[in-house]
Amino acid sequence: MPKTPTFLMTDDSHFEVSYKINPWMTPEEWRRDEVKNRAEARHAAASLAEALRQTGARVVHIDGAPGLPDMVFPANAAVVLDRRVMAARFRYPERQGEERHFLEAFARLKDEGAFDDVSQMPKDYWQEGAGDAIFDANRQFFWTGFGPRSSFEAADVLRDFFNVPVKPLELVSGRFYHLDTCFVPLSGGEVLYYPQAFSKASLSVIRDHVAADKRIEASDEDAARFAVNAVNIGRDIVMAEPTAHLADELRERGYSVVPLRLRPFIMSGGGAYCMTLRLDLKSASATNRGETL
Ligand SMILES: NC(=[NH2+])NCCC[C@H](N)C(=O)O
Repeated sequence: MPKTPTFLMTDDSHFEVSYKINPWMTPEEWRRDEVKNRAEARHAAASLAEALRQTGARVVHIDGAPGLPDMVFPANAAVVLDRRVMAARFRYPERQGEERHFLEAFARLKDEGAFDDVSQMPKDYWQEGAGDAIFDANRQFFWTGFGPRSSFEAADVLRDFFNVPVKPLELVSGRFYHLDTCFVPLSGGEVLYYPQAFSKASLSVIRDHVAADKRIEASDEDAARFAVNAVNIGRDIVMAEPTAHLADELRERGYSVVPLRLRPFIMSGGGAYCMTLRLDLKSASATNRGETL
């Protein structure tokens, strides 16, 4: 029986842009229209949860915490596969306080039967969760991002822990600091990505693994709109408003595009994918072993 896709989201009550750890964040700009930004954020987060439910997914919410505005981006909190959780180590002190809250939430979910085990990335590494480790179900490996936020070596830890291969990709642009801001594998085997965000060597890695007709290059405009930071569930793609050009291309390839206005979160450098954490992903080998979810 197919399982219901399940996503973790964090309540947005404490969301704001109050510090700057990426080029998109401007606290002064946020404060200039704080009331409006807060209201829009509330609406945007609700519309994302609703869009996920419309595709048939389940959304599990946890509380945020005061002073930790970026908890609304749970994609950064852990890598989850085969009922196992590897919790993140955040690079910036501004986000390190999130680790304890997310670890508590994962422990609770484990008690409720969602996971078999919860570990945390060893202290010597930075690793910002599914934002820098994206499981490609067609290819059965993790694409991992390294450079701005996650350590190169963290990929080996993930490989050993989950027992699946990893393909590390170097991120060279400060604006696209997590892999999920510039790269998303789709269910039909395509990869939507923003080439300018990657080193030359990493672009060859992508080309080695993804045939030319499966590579969809995002424009500057779509990358800046955070449209690449998309959640793909079957043939549905939930994403911050793409350009008409990208929306058409995805539709021609048989996808149904669900565009959302996520402006306040984009002011923090995040879009649809990083506002969620997929909890139920399974590798083919775990599925073949007949492990139950
Ligand atoms: N996976 C993502 N792209 N997450 C967005 C994180 C945004 C957050 N303000 C940060 O800079 O850490």
